[in-house]
Amino acid sequence: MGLLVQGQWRDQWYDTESSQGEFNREAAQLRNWVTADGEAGPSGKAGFKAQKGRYHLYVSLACPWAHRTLIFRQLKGLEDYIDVSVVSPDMLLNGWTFNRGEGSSGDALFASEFMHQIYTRNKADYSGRVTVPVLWDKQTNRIVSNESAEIIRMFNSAFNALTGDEQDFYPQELRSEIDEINAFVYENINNGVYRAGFATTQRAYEQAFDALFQALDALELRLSKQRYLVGNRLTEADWRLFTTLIRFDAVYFGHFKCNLRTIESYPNLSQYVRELYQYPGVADTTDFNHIKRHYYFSHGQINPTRVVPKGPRLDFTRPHNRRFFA
Ligand SMILES: N[C@@H](CCC(=O)N[C@@H](CS)C(=O)NCC(=O)O)C(=O)O
Repeated sequence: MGLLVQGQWRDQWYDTESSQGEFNREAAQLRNWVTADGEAGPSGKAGFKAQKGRYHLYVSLACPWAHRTLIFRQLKGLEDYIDVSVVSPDMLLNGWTFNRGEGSSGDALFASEFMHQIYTRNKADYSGRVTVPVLWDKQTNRIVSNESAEIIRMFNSAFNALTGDEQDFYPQELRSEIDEINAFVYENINNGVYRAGFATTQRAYEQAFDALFQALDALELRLSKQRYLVGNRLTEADWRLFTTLIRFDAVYFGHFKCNLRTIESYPNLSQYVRELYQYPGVADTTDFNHIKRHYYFSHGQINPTRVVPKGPRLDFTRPHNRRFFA
């Protein structure tokens, strides 16, 4: 794991010294938007019009943030519009790599060895972390965005006129409610598992742990009364929660020490995660080999032997019974 400093790769683990052992996630820096007409989006520059075959998505199958973008690509029928390169689950001295021997698809555009080369191709003196997902524009040879929360909103609507798919997972009338639950889920759950797992003091870990399980308890109650996070309509908020829940029992419970309870032991959350997993196309975006291998093998600070556990046995294809709410 490392980062770029003025275009030079440096192998360096997260700094938690200056924050009393707390892990703070750096904000994504590249924030342009693909739009239907090429006008500028809520941030960044104009000039990224939705077109078939123009954009390329770089993902890790292990990464919950990248997983959101793969799900939206699938849900919105964009497979033939946006192609994908997958990095290896092993993220070691050189960060994310395209090593085929280690499970990468290779870099379909430039045959690069490392993901950091995609960042310096975009900006030769880039400084910052080299994260996935990345949405690349083949026409201008630039990164459009490295923020998953925004990439899924582009996928949700920018290509509609091309694909004819009008499904809306961020409907106008529910936006404030979706934004509110997203903020809660991000802070306590999506990023909360990382704050627990990457904490380097007992206090920072326990704070993240307590907030995480309080939040899961709150959502368990909510999902005992309604089918989805925002009433009975499936929205972006559910997909953002899903990518953390689906990794929880396999990885976060053990590796990140989020072990008060499993998701399996929550009656409603466990059925809810199964329902989302069984949604058409979603299982195909979920790869437990990459997920387990990435975390246990890449985080030498947490698991120095790099031994990947065999269990637990999980079956997300069992009936979910959530239709009861319909
Ligand atoms: N804000 C970003 C976060 C993405 C992110 O942190 N991805 C992780 C993988 S799960 C990563 O690439 N980490 C590498 C690093 O931090 O150096 C997003 O949601 O797109």
